[in-house]
Amino acid sequence: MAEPPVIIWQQEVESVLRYRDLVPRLEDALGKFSRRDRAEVVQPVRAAVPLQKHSGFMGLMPTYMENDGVLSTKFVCFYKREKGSTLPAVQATVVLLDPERGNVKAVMDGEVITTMRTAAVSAISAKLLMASGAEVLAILGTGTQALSHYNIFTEMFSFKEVRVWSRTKENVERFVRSVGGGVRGCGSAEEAVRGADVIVTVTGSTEPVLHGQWVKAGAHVAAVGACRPDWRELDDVLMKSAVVYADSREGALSESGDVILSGAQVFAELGDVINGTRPAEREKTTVFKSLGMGVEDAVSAQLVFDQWTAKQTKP
Ligand SMILES: NC(=O)C1=CN([C@@H]2O[C@H](COP(=O)(O)OP(=O)(O)OC[C@H]3O[C@@H](n4cnc5c(N)ncnc54)[C@H](O)[C@@H]3O)[C@@H](O)[C@H]2O)C=CC1
Ligand SMILES: O=C(O)C1=NCCCC1
Repeated sequence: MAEPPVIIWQQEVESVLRYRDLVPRLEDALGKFSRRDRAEVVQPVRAAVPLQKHSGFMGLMPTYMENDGVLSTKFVCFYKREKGSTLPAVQATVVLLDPERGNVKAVMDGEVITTMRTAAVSAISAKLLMASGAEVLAILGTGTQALSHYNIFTEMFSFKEVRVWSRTKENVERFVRSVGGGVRGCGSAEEAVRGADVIVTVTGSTEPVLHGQWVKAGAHVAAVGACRPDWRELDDVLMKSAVVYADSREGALSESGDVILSGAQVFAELGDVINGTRPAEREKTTVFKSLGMGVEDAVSAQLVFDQWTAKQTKP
């Protein structure tokens, strides 16, 4: 009989997961995904079950990495929240299984994993696609993802200026306080992004919050919100003038309103750039459309499991 699963909850995930370990694993996973070799990664497009009464979705994200012996699935519920709602926008759990026997090895909190791996993949997009000498970072949104993006972007890069915008002045002020100052709070999205070299959109908006006419030529945009086919964060002007990258081409074509409704072409996946099969158009305006992938959760969960197990066996 198999051992019962271990439960690894939020504080423990937080205590073992570090960006410096996560980033190389994610780069490797993105490259493997884009090779479309079924011995490396099997990852169908996320199944999304509508939770109509609650304006949300439950996403199921199964992944198998045969060569690496990793089998997992994430359950993620995400919601369109009304202004002033105190309910969370995203809740997630990751289940890690033994691929040979099929038993569950671990059930772990998926919120920290989702928060950190999403920000880490955006940072990888910036590393690959932003112009050299980028100085100004703008973040639209001030929630969970805004903070994780702030943390990794300032850890990995040396921006001279960081700007942030949100719908309310209170949210902007709270965010600026939470990171200990050093960030310029802006009164409008336009003020935040004019002249910025890198722009991160991490809002719950379903309408464009970023307009192409504000975006400096050659800027890099990491677009993280709007993960349904009829939701938008970016307008048509930006989508049609930029070189568009995605984590998954199939994911973007079935889930991204910014891609589907603008009719923009997906030029490449991040993994293609990592594999050297498609170019990084650093000198052009680039958009990385992030939808989130099961393979990112799989390698993150395996990393958490390995670190957590090593911690248990230490004297
Ligand atoms: N691509 C991916 O892998 C992932 C994407 N997401 C998405 O990223 C987005 C942010 O997620 P969290 O930070 O966890 O949510 P959150 O609720 O913590 O923060 C959302 C932010 O967006 C702002 N916002 C909401 N509606 C807006 C509107 N209409 N216009 C302008 N701003 C608005 C809120 O005031 C808040 O600052 C969500 O759309 C979420 O679904 C989340 C996790 C992973
Ligand atoms: O990949 C994920 O996890 C999510 N993607 C889009 C919506 C929220 C969670």
